[in-house]
Amino acid sequence: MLVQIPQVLGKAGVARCRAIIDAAPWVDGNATSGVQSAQAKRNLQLPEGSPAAREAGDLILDALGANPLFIAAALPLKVFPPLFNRYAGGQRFGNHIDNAIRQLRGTDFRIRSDLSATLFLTDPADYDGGELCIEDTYGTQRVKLAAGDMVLYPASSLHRVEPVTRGARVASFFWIQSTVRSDEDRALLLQLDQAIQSLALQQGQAAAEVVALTGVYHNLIRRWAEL
Ligand SMILES: O=C(O)CCC(=O)C(=O)O
Ligand SMILES: [Fe+2]
Repeated sequence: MLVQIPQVLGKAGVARCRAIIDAAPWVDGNATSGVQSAQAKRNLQLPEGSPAAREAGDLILDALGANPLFIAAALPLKVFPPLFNRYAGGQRFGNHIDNAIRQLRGTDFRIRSDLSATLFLTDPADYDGGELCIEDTYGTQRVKLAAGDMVLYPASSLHRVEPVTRGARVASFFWIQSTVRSDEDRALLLQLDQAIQSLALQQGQAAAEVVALTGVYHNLIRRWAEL
């Protein structure tokens, strides 16, 4: 399931994030790749754990913690500290699947990547190309979102970033370990959650059906959650 989360960062948040990262030193993106993806990857990244990546990453983590759609869609257990990339002058990242386990360099913080996320930090009018193309059961989804918007997709998906042929594409990317490992189960929970929200708007939070379905929602999580 692909989920678009609009305006994780507003205009001011995007501007702050960009001011922090644009002033920092960038390095060859292959510093963080596995052997297979290194062959396909041409971009720049902020070094993992660098002061700018941490400061801008914390801004994103705070915004995600207050975003109900992110929480309902990802059911996050652990979020990898956000990384940052920049593609320009024809740079791209060919087809690959992200590593299953990510460890934060120099620490024992580890996650299983259930979900991958890209938070766009450049206005789409400012660059050509750079679509994030994700293969899913319904075909290839080409994703290019407004600055501040984010896409969440199963980390098991084959995906690529198309060459950037004008301007520069700056984004944040990271992974989430979910309390609910299965993408299908998580998709059902999101559908149920959204149906309950709209029923609650019509009937009120205290309506018997809303209370009963909220119970079903939590009882399904109780069945499926791994902590
Ligand atoms: O920049 C993106 O949208 C995704 C980057 C990516 O696929 C990766 O770094 O593994
Ligand atoms: Fe990737």
